[in-house]
Amino acid sequence: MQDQPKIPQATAKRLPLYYRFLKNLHASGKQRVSSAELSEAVKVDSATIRRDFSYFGALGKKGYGYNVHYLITFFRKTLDQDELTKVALIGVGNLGTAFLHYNFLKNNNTKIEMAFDVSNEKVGSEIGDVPVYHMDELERFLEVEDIQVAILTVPAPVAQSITDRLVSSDIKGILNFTPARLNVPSHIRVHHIDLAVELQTLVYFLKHYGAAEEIQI
Ligand SMILES: NC(=O)c1ccc[n+]([C@@H]2O[C@H](COP(=O)([O-])OP(=O)(O)OC[C@H]3O[C@@H](n4cnc5c(N)ncnc54)[C@H](O)[C@@H]3O)[C@@H](O)[C@H]2O)c1
Repeated sequence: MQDQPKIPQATAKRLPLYYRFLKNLHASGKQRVSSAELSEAVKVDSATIRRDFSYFGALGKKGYGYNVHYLITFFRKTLDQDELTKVALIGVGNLGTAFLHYNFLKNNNTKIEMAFDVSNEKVGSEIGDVPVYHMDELERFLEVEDIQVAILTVPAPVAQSITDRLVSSDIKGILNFTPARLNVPSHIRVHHIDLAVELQTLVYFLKHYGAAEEIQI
């Protein structure tokens, strides 16, 4: 990863999308793919795909397309798919429970190793094979299991204080599903996912641009 040139963030965000599709292609025995085929499948325009792939040193040949095996090997390395990233989920309510039932490993090498809550009904249980521990044990387990990423699905009012604990525990990244805006030091990365905002954006685009094109991330 270190010896690769830095890829623009917008391109990096599309990598998992490409990777998932290419893995399916590979599994079905396909050895090459054109940017037009890829474009149709992942709904990213082919000029963007060609530009993205040029960052990876993958230069498609006219009339041949891209070598699927080469791309998969590249993506696996770039996305650190050879290494398992362990994740902790905090807040086993409606949203958190749904995530625990979802098998992330199917698509890539991230795994929710453990979950935390304060509710006596949840603590001590296992949901989707993931053990739920009490928040009192947070720091201890994060350290023992070397967890680097946390998903926050707790009520907004407790999000910041939990984040402070995560920061002290050397967590590197937080996927924040709560509406709270989190304050973190600059070496911690927070990605915020808000369904309400996404929906509003969709409705706005439908009104102003129609349904013709998918908005690229
Ligand atoms: N991002 C989105 O698109 C989206 C969608 C729905 C909900 N949400 C947000 O996600 C969060 C969870 O929503 P939900 O519907 O699952 O709520 P929920 O009330 O069903 O679940 C919250 C869970 O957090 C636990 N909890 C409370 N205080 C805690 C603490 N101090 N430490 C650890 N766990 C604690 C509760 O026991 C409960 O199990 C909320 O902040 C909600 O606003 C986001």
